[in-house]
Formats: sequence, C-alpha cells, structure tokens
Amino acid sequence: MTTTTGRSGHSGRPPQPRSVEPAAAGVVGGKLRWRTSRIQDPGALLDVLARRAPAASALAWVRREEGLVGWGEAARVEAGGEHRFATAAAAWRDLVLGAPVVDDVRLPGTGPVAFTSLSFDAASAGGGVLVVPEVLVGRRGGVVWVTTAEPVDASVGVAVGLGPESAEPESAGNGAPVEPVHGPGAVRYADGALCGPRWATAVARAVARIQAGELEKVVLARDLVAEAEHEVDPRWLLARLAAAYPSCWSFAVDGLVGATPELLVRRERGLVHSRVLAGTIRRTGDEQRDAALAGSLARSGKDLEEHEYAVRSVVSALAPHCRTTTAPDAPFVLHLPNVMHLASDVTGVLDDARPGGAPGVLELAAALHPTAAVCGTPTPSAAALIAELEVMDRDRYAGPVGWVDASGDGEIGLALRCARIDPDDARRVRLFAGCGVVAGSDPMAELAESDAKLVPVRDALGGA
Ligand SMILES: C=C(O[C@@H]1C=C(C(=O)O)C=C[C@H]1O)C(=O)O
Repeated sequence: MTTTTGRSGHSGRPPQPRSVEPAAAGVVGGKLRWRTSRIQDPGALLDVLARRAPAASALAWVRREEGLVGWGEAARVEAGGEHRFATAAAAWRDLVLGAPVVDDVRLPGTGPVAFTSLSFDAASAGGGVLVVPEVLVGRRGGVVWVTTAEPVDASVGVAVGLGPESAEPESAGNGAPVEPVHGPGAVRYADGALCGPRWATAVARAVARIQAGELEKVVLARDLVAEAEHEVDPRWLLARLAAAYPSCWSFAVDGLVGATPELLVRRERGLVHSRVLAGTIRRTGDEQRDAALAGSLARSGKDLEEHEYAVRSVVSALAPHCRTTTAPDAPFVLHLPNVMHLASDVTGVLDDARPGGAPGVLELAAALHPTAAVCGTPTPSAAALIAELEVMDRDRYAGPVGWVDASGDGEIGLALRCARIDPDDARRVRLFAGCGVVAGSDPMAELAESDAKLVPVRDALGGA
C-alpha cells in the first residue's frame, strides 16, 4: 500500500500523483481548506459536469438529478491492498482534522467531500482511490451548492465562476477550457477472461460444488473488453446511463463509470440504510409478461433463497454497529429497464455510545464488504471459488464506490453495471456483470442474465 497525493491540471489526463512519504500520523501531503456556498440552480448536475469538467477528472454520484459532481484533484490517496478501507478512512480523517472549513449550507455532502472507489479483492492490481475534487457541485432538495478545496497555503483561490451571483459557469476551474463531450465512435467487443460458453461451464462447476455441500451461494462474474474508436469520455457514459436508469446511482470515479441499483450503505445523521439486491429476472419489454414475471420472481424459491443470503449478510455486518437494525419480512420487486430484482431496504440506528463513537461510512463499508450479493455464502469459500473459477481480476467492479464527508456521512454503492476505462489507454474499456449462483441455478439462464446486466453500459457506449 502506498499513500500518495497530487493535484491535477484542468485538461487532459491527470498527471501521475506525486508520491509522498506517509507521515507517522498518516497525514497525506499538504493540508486543504474548503469553502461551501449556496448557488443559483445551474441546471442538471451532469450538464454542469459536461460543461465544466475535463473528461479525465470527472467525478459523479447522481440519482434522480440529486447528488454530487466534481472535477480536478486537490488530493488523491491511493488505497489498495488488504487495508484499503482503513487507509482511505485514516487518510480522510487526517485531511479533514482541523482543516479550515467555511460551510454556509451544512447538509450531508457539503463542506469537505471525497469520492472513493476501491477494488473488490484485496489482491487486485486495480487498487483503490480517495479523490478530493478541486470543485464540487451538489444538489439536495431545492438547495444547490459549490465547494472548493485548495491547499491552505494557496495564495490564489480556485476560480470556479459559480458564485452566489452566478447561475451559469463560464469555464473550468482556473479558467482552462474544457473539451466538448464526445462519443466513443465505433466500438468493438471481445471476450474478456472467459467466453460465454466457458463462463457457463464455470457456473455449472459452481452449481456442482454447491450441490456437494461445499458452500451455499457464490456470485460469478465475467468481463468483456470494448475497444472504441475514440477515447471513452465518462461524461458521455454518465449522461446516457442516468437518462436510461434514473432510479440507479450513476457514478464516475477514477475511470470507473456505471449506474448501480445497489446501495451498500448510506450513513446520514445517525441512520444507516442499505439496499440489498439478489434474485434477478430479465425483462421482455412486454408489460403484461413482465408483470407476470415479477410475480414469479417474488415467489421463486431459488431467488428468494439467494436473496435471503444477501440480506442476512448485510444485517449481521451492520448489527454490531447499530442499536437496532430492521429488515423487511419479504423483498419487493425493483423494476429496471433491463432486469427486475428482488430488493430489500435494510435500515439501522447507529450506536454512538460505543467507545470511539459511531463508525463512518467507510468503516461501515469495510464491515459489509463483500456482501453475499457480490461474493457469496459463506464468504471465505465463495471468495476462494471466485478466484478459482472466474480467472480474472475484478478490478473495481463489485467494489465500493461513492463519497464521504467530514462527519463520516456518505453514500457507498456497489460498483455494478459499470465499466472501467483503461488508465493507460482510454479507448479500452472493461465491462463486467455477475450472477448469484445457488444449488438450483441453470448455467445458460445465468449467462443470459449476465448479458442483460451488460446492456446498460453497452447501450451507453452506443456500440454494437
Ligand atoms: C453481481 C451483479 O449483480 C448482483 C447479483 C444479482 C443476482 O444475481 O440476482 C442481483 C443484483 C446484484 O446484487 C452484477 O450486476 O454484476
């Protein structure tokens, strides 16, 4: 694990972060100061991002027009390996501890905020990051704000052109022009680690191992590699994903872009919330048939079993940190344009009487990860079977992605229905999709389900 920090320019790809020796207390580079002010409504957050953020540093966490977008890098913490959650949490605590903050809005997501994306697997080459944007624009209810972050010793502040008087930004922070949002052009797809039939064989092996009593559930994923004619612009993907999947959280962090329906954990003013999904059926596009399918999903023993494992894993991970946790008796059916899922909203009241206080959202994510929705039950056997059968690095897919503020509140989703833009060649993108496998799973049905889960990013890329 290395802890690094750096500041990006305002156009092109951000420079490689400058490595610094982590200080004894874990302080990352220089201290920052933050300022949040309320602004006039500048229009849809993703339109602001399109107008103002360089493609390479675009950051987003948006759902139904609310959320946060950001750009530039005031600080960057590399957080890979086994201790990636603790590294990110400690670096964030150090950055905000005693930092000068002027916050005229005081809502969750105002004041200091960092975006994060961490690998699914501790051994992944994909590592993880915590990124503090130079400029962030947020919206919640009718309130819109801008936050700037800059070194405490900066003589010139970040010029955002988004002051209380200004509704329409003119240019990127510090005045640099931003390249227009562009499409990827023609896109060609190739198999990732396994072609479809081989992946279905892996699913069949997993079913046999489950039937032999080795484990109860495993989530197997596959990847596709897309090669685009032009560099893939996260702002292009975000706009399309958010328009097509408004009930999902559309995100972009460090080249990981997607629209996830699954919230690992939200921490807000002493309450926690997790949206657990497991159990899926593809939509046909015919409303009557889909209604019948939704009914059969809600009664499917196989899907209810798969769902139950996922809910139990979340409740048992949250319980030690909560005074109370509540899970519904039965899931509801979440309708997305491509698939329907069994879904349960688990809630809890944080126990702030614990020594050291209540954990922040990053600590809660660490306690939850990996849930049975993306790994399996029991966790160690499922993780081992994933390593054996998937034969690929999941990178940031199925890992935590989201944001955290100075109070430890924030939202962390599971990075599903997403793609990772290759940091070394932005024309190359890896897409991922996975399926929960239990004793009653049919490998060909799982293959079809994984294809359906690849649809959001494939459609957003606009390729064949
Ligand atoms: C693993 C993915 O999705 C997960 C698996 C699901 C399932 O198998 O039914 C449903 C939702 C997610 O928890 C994915 O989209 O890649």
